[in-house]
Amino acid sequence: MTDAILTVPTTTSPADNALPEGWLAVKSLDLEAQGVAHRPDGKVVFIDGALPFEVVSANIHRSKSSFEKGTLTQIHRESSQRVRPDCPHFGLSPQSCGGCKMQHLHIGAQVAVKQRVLEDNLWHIGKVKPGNMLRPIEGPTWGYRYRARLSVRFVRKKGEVLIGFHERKSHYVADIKECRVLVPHVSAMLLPLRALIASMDAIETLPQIELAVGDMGLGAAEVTAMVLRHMEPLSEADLNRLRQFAVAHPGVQWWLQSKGPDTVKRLDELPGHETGQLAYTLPQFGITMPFRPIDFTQVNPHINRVLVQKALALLQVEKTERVIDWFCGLGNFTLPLATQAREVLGVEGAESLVARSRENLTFNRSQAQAGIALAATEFVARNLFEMTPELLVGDGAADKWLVDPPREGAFSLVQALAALKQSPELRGALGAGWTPPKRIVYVSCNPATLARDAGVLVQEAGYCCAAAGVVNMFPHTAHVESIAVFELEA
Ligand SMILES: C[S@@+](CC[C@H](N)C(=O)[O-])C[C@H]1O[C@@H](n2cnc3c(N)ncnc32)[C@H](O)[C@@H]1O
Ligand code: SF4
Repeated sequence: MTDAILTVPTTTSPADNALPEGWLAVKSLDLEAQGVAHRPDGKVVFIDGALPFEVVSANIHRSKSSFEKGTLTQIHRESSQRVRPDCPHFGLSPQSCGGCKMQHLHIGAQVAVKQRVLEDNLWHIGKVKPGNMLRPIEGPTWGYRYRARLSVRFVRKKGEVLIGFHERKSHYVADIKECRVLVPHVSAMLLPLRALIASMDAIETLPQIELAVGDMGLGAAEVTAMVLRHMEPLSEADLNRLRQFAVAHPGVQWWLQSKGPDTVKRLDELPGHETGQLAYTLPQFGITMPFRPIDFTQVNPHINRVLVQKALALLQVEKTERVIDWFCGLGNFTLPLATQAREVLGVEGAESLVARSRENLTFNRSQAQAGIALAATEFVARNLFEMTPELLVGDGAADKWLVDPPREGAFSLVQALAALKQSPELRGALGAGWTPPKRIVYVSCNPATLARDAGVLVQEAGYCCAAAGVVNMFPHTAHVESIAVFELEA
C-alpha cells in the first residue's frame, strides 16, 4: 500500500448524500479488484485499491461520459476485510507487480467476491440460478503456483536483468526479488536466476523462462523444469553456465526452446546430477501423471487433487457407466474416471496431449497398485470448437460428461447437445440409440463462458443447474475457477 493512504476507521456509515464533496462510498469490487462507487449523478467510478464498504478519495485519471477510473488516495472509512499485503512487490504504484490483484483483501472475502461474480454471471448471462451453492474449494493461499511463465529482460539503463511478471500498469517486467505465490524454492531462485542470465553471453536474447514443478519426480525428489526461450543459438559457455546452475540447485532441469513449442528439448545433465521425470500425482486414485514442462497442467496441484476428487464425487460415476471427458488434456480427469467407470473416452484438441494421455494410460496400467484397475479407455484428437450433432452421435452415448474447456468455453459442444435433445428426428436420422448424458460436471476457468453455456444447457437442452461453486485455484488474483453440475430433467 502507498504511504499516501490515510486510514480513519469509523463505526458509523454516513449516508452517501451526506458525504463531503469528492468522497466516494464503495459498494462492490469488480474482477480487476477495483472498488466500484457512484457519483451523486449516478456516474460509475472504478477505484484501484478501494474495497467495498469503504469511504475513500481517489485520484481520477480517466473520465468518460458514463464512467471514471481512478486510484485510491485516502481511506476515510476502512473495511474490516482490509489486510496488510504479504508481498513487498504488491501495491498501487504503476511499477508494482501485476501478478496479484487482491492481496489487500482478506482471503475469505476474496472467495466471497469470486462467488458473487459466478452467481452474477450465471444469472445475468445465462438466466441460470443454481439449486445449491457448493462450499468453495480452497487450499494453500501462498506458495501454490507450481507453474509460471516469467518474462526476462536485460535493462541496459539499470545494468540489471529482471525476471518476473509484468508491472501493474505496463508490459515492463516488474523488479521482483521474491514471489509469495510461487513455490518457495522457486521464489528463492529468482535472484540466482537473475545473476545467471546476467552472466550469459546471450543476455539480450533470452525473453522468457517457463517453469513447471512436479509434486513428485519419478526417480528423484522434486523436479523443477525450466524452459529457457532463446532467440539465438547458445554458446557452449552459456550451456555450461546452465548446467552448473542445475548442479547448484538440485532438481533443476533445463529445457531449451529456440522457436515454437515443437522445438522444446531437454539440455543434457552433468553426470552424477541427473534429475528424474517431471510428474504429478493424484494419490486418492493411485494415479501418477508424467508430463513435459509446457504441457497444460493445472498450476495448483493441491487444489487440483481436491478438484478432481470433488468433480468425480459430483458426477456420481458407477461401475456400469460410460463417461466422456471433453477437453481432457493429458488425462487429469480421464484416468481417475477410468478407476470408477466401465468405459471412458477422452477428447482433446492438442495432438501432443492426446499422445501424452495415451502414454500416461499405459504407464498407469503398468504401475497399477493392488485393487486399482483402469477401465477401457480411449483418447481422440478433435477440435471441439467445431462440434456438430453428427460428431457427437459418432462418439457414442455416455451416461455422464466431464467438461473442462479453456477460457472460450464449450459453446459448440453444448449447442450440438441441445440440437439433438430438441429434435427426435435428428436423433433418429443420426443414430437411434443415442441418448443425452444424465449428468454433466462442468469445470470452468471463465465464469462468463460457463454462464453462456449453462444458459444453453438449461434453456435449450433440458438440464437443470443442480449446483455450482468456486474453486480458489489462484488466490490473490482476479482469476475465477468454478465448477457446476447439470442434471437432465425427467
Ligand atoms: C482447462 S484445460 C483442461 C485440461 C484437462 N482437463 C486438465 O485438467 O488438465 C483445457 C484443455 O482444452 C484443450 N483445448 C483448447 N482448445 C481446444 C479445442 N478447440 N478443441 C479441443 N480441445 C481444446 C487444451 O489443449 C487443454 O488441454
Ligand atoms: S505475483 Fe508474486 S511478486 Fe507479484 S504481487 Fe503476487 S506474490 Fe508478489
